Amino acid sequence: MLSYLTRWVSRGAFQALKGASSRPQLVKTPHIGNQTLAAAPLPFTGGSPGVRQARALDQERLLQIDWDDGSCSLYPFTWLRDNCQCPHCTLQSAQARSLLFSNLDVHTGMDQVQLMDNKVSITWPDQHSSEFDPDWLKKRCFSSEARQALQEELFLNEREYWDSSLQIPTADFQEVLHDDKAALAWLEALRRIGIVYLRGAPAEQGQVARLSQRIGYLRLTFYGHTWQVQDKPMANNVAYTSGELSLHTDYPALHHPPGVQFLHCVRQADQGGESEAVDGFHMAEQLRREDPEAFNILSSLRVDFTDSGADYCDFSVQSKNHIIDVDSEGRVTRINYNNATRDSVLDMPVHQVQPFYSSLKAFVELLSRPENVFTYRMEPGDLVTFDNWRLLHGRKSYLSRGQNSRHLEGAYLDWDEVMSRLRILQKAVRGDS
Ligand SMILES: C[N+](C)(C)CCCC(=O)O
Ligand SMILES: O=C(O)CCC(=O)C(=O)O
Ligand SMILES: [Fe+2]
Ligand SMILES: [Zn+2]
Repeated sequence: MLSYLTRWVSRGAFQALKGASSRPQLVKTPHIGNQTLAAAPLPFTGGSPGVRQARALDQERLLQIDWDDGSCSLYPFTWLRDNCQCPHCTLQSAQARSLLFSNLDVHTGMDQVQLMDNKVSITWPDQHSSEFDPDWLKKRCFSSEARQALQEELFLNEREYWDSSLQIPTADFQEVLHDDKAALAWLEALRRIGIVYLRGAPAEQGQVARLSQRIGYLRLTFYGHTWQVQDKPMANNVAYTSGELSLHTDYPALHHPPGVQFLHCVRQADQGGESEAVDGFHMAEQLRREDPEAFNILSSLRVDFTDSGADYCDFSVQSKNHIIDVDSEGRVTRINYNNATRDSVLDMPVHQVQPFYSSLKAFVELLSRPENVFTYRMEPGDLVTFDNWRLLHGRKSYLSRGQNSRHLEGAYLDWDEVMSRLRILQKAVRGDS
């Protein structure tokens, strides 16, 4: 079972926490202990209040449902007709719409609405009829509260921020492979905290592939299905040396960088090779407060990244990414930064170059403050899983002994596949709708 301990820090209410962490520990917490992840809050499922009344507002072309609990929901006629659940309009075996858009009248009226066997039954002007389940409707209510609750249930976008005092969520590798509850707790923490440590994997190659099969499939890149982080002659990437890797996200040279990264320690160095991790979302929010100008520049200027060479096959990759990606509402969605693959090509007017460098300096200095960096050391059989859209990670240089030296095996996955498994596990473990 996955356990972790911290006084939770959340968006907007962050408090600096005390105490440095070194090697990740299976944190035993008598009071909150192992229940923590298994008891994640149940998402909104409706709780099925009955329908008191359903009536068509013909002028507005809205169906109004008054619920037993006193609340009320509005559903546009067009949306209801579009989402008719009957076997003509829906391919039941695929749970997909078979109604063609060309056959949807986006100005449809409604002939009749009735309550039958606790279903909302609608007759349309062409005498086609639709039946809707109250729970199904309630979940899809258009109020902003209901939409927000359903979006959180679907995408789990609420995050908990952390700093150097992170008590890293830790679980047992074998349990995650074999137990659905443990796997669910792992993925929920991976989403919410952004990093989960797994211990007890065999110290041999092949474990990141095994773990990715627990999800579905891994993300192939030019570095292969899985890749070996080792000190290599004629290295095609700075990661494949024994040098220090400053805090970075992997693969900003792609326009769609891998969402999730696994790193498994097969062999550790005798000296050096410690790992570092920083909560990039937390840091971006801190930058927005401390240096709004730098935040604006890093979230609006696109920076060129480049990566060329040969590995799985030969490659010549170019991308343009914001170092801080924000969505249309200004929320930070992804950090894209690897100083090694940042291109010498810099596609911006000459007067923006110095402000860009100053802004990046402010961000990197913020990231690197000791109070923000969580440091740990992997031992053979340890496996770290983390959100590569959110965290920056690094490693200290190490003393290389050539062959038989430090060896990590890595793999990438995308968030779509990880979230898919998470939803299926939620349903299996909790019976969520
Ligand atoms: C570890 N490796 C070589 C697969 C990728 C390193 C990250 C990067 O080049 O952005
Ligand atoms: O060697 C490590 O600990 C991390 C390697 C890394 O960050 C990478 O391969 O991109
Ligand atoms: Fe990396
Ligand atoms: Zn139908």
